[in-house]
Amino acid sequence: MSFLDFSFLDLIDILLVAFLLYQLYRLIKDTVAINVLIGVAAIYLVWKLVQALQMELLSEILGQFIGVGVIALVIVFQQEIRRFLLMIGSTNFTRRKALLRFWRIQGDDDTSLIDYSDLIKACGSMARSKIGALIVIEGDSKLGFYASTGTPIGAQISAGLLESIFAKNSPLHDGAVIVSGSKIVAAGCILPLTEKTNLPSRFGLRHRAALGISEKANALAIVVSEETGEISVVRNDHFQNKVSLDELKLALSDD
Ligand SMILES: Nc1ncnc2c1ncn2[C@@H]1O[C@H](COP(=O)(O)OP(=O)(O)OP(=O)(O)O)[C@@H](O)[C@H]1O
Repeated sequence: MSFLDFSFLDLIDILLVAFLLYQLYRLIKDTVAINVLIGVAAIYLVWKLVQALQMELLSEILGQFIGVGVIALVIVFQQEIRRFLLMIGSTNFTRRKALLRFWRIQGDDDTSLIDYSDLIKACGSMARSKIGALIVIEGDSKLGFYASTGTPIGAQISAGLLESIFAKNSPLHDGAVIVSGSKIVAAGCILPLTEKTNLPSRFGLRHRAALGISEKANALAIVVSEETGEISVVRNDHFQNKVSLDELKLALSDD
């Protein structure tokens, strides 16, 4: 095929590959996986170079390595592939919801109709008294697995209940509360920790768990810091720090 055969479809092909590569880079840029990817790319380039230089032995060895490399990559990048597929599956989540809301064909679990005022009130009160808390609001990916690591609650959201769960001497204060719709599903849940290496040092396990769940599932995590009393909201892998109660309300209504 000559250069002149370059068609509109080829352009789309290139743009799609560029987009997918960019999304892949965004997913792994702050994790150790980026170093693995650089390593793999380096081996691939060396292989192509030794092939061009007709260095038979080295080219054969690297060729064999690259041959099984795909399987090795799937194993090494298991987490990232999962996140990538999750992201593709839910990229249009917010827009889809807005559309459904517009046409009013959403079911009972329309989070825009849920009254989160008690949850916001509890966050405000815990922030003022510097009580650490981690609350995860379920999005369109179910959090049943993570809820099963804690103690089932199954009660309507109430400020008093949330505050007593996170009270320092409560047996359930360690771990996360998982909320689905207008219900507190479970407390004391163990969440996956992010593997990101570039987080500020003041972010300990609570913040790492909030980021971890937002990487693995379409969920919104709210952190009240025990150290500073600050509220953070984490969604789609992104931290919003020092959130006011009004901003929290806005984040919850977007969800
Ligand atoms: N994997 C996890 N899943 C859910 N909660 C966790 C997890 N690991 C730790 N936590 C919670 O985080 C608490 C420890 O928080 P840590 O002080 O390390 O966090 P932090 O991010 O510095 O927050 P703070 O600003 O509140 O101190 C634990 O008591 C526990 O409740």
